[in-house]
Amino acid sequence: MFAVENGLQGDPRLQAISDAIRVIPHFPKTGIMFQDITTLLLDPVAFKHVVDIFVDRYKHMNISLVAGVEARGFIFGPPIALAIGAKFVPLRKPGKLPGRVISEEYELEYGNDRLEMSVEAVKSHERALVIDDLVATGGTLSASINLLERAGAEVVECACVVGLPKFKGHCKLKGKPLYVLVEPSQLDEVTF
Ligand SMILES: O=P(O)(O)OC[C@H]1O[C@H](OP(=O)(O)OP(=O)(O)O)[C@H](O)[C@@H]1O
Ligand SMILES: Nc1ncnc2[nH]cnc12
Repeated sequence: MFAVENGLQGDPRLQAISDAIRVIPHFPKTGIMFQDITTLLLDPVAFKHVVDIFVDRYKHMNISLVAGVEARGFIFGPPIALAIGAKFVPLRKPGKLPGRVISEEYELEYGNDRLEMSVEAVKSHERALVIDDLVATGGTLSASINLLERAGAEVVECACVVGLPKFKGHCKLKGKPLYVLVEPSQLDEVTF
């Protein structure tokens, strides 16, 4: 784990979170060092640290909407939304949401994809937070920001448990702040 500039330097919870994330080389494709947060979910202490840190950061920011990105943003987003008294809006892969949706295409570290959001879920000028497990290229968060802004929301920040700094994902976020808890050590980030 590297020190991340998140205002939590020296906080032992970050080491516990980092230690609970398993790194799987060459998954789902050769060359990808997969940061597996499912092992973090098996550790209720570390999982709670993640939720507590985000809740402490966002509880007084007047956020009324937490948007979570399918699939892993659906794990971290809802407990944070409930704790800060905000609604949860799922940003879904194509064809999953009924009703009127808007859609944004984006590029991934390993492929292309599209995200959709229910238009009715968002009121104009709502203050929104985007949650996902991980930021790599920033394509997913960028599509999420676009969806929310097209619906009239103000995106206050994007928050992820893991950041992969070599992809410079923050550069794609239209100047929106990115808050990350941990970054893997160089060895765990290398692609082959
Ligand atoms: O910063 P980016 O390069 O856009 O990559 C980050 C995204 O990639 C992963 O999801 P993935 O698309 O693999 O979907 P999944 O959660 O359904 O496995 C991850 O959970 C993020 O959503
Ligand atoms: N290296 C990685 N590990 C886990 N999820 C990812 N999504 C994009 N890149 C990833």
